Amino acid sequence: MPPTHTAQSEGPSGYREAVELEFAEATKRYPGADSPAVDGLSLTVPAGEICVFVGPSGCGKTTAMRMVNRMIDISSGDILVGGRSVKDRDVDELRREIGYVIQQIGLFPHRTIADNIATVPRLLGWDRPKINARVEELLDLIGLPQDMSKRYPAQLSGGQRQRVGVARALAADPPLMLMDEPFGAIDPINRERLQNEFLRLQAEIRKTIVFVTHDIDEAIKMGDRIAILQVGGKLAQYATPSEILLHPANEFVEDFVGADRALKRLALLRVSDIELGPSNGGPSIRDTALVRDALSDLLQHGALHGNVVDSGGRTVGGISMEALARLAKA
Ligand SMILES: Nc1ncnc2c1ncn2[C@@H]1O[C@H](COP(=O)(O)OP(=O)(O)OP(=O)(O)O)[C@@H](O)[C@H]1O
Repeated sequence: MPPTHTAQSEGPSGYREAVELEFAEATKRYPGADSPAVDGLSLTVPAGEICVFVGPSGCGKTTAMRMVNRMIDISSGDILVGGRSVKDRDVDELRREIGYVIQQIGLFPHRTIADNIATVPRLLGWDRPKINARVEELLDLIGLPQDMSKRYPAQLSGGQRQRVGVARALAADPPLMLMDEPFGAIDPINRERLQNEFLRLQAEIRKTIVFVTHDIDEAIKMGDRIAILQVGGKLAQYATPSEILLHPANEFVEDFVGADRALKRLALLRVSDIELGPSNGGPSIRDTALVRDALSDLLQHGALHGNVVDSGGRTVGGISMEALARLAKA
């Protein structure tokens, strides 16, 4: 359901158009440090895409991200949001246009969920009815029941609080979002659920997003593109997940991605994406399943073949262990 709150500058779908984000030789030297924390970072995130910054601890992910909304000053080089240097912008105005989600959420404990979500719209001077309508709409969007709006953060689970953090960042419909390990503090099962929900949400809202994580699996899942940083804030590779898995730029990336990159690649493909052979029977596998899940189904059944079916249960072809092994090696 498209939202109805924005008066101007909305995109055709009812959401504000996302913007392109460009790092142009962006560098950060902290006072007294021997080497830069971020060193000549240059990359462009196309409008509406998720770019994940990933790399070992201390490689400069958070520093790079926080230079975008000027929580950290750029030492040299530049960052352009929608073609405009962040250095030329009024800081408060810039930050209101950039949604920000962090691991520890930072919800105000003595404010209700509704008031927390309404933080930026209130700063922007929206009137009450417009704010209330937006809060209602965002609760729907993030899948929380309306009656939660009157609760306080302590009365929600960690995963629910994280959803509220996302809703708050989206409240004023920012064209750009920064997300710093947003699901880092959540247990693995809820984390996977939040990741899936967020990807569904993003398919609808199409924001430009910078997403920081130290977890390569999360990066592969969430990123349209991944920027792998090396300690010293140097960009080791900037590419799509499958390019990184297929052609790691150097040994550092290869090590960071892990020895199981062939398996990881299977997690990027759906059964319908691959060439199917004739069916030789075996367990039924939906054509929409991830190839990795199809493989684990075959392993579980001790089967060498699987029968691929569509939504109506009709056989559309077959897959074999042999074909999957070939695919992993490709
Ligand atoms: N305020 C600061 N003053 C001085 N040095 C800093 C400051 N903040 C970060 N650093 C240093 O800059 C480098 C990059 O830090 P940053 O927090 O950006 O890394 P990160 O990749 O986000 O790390 P992590 O995954 O551990 O959060 C580190 O060496 C860190 O010690």
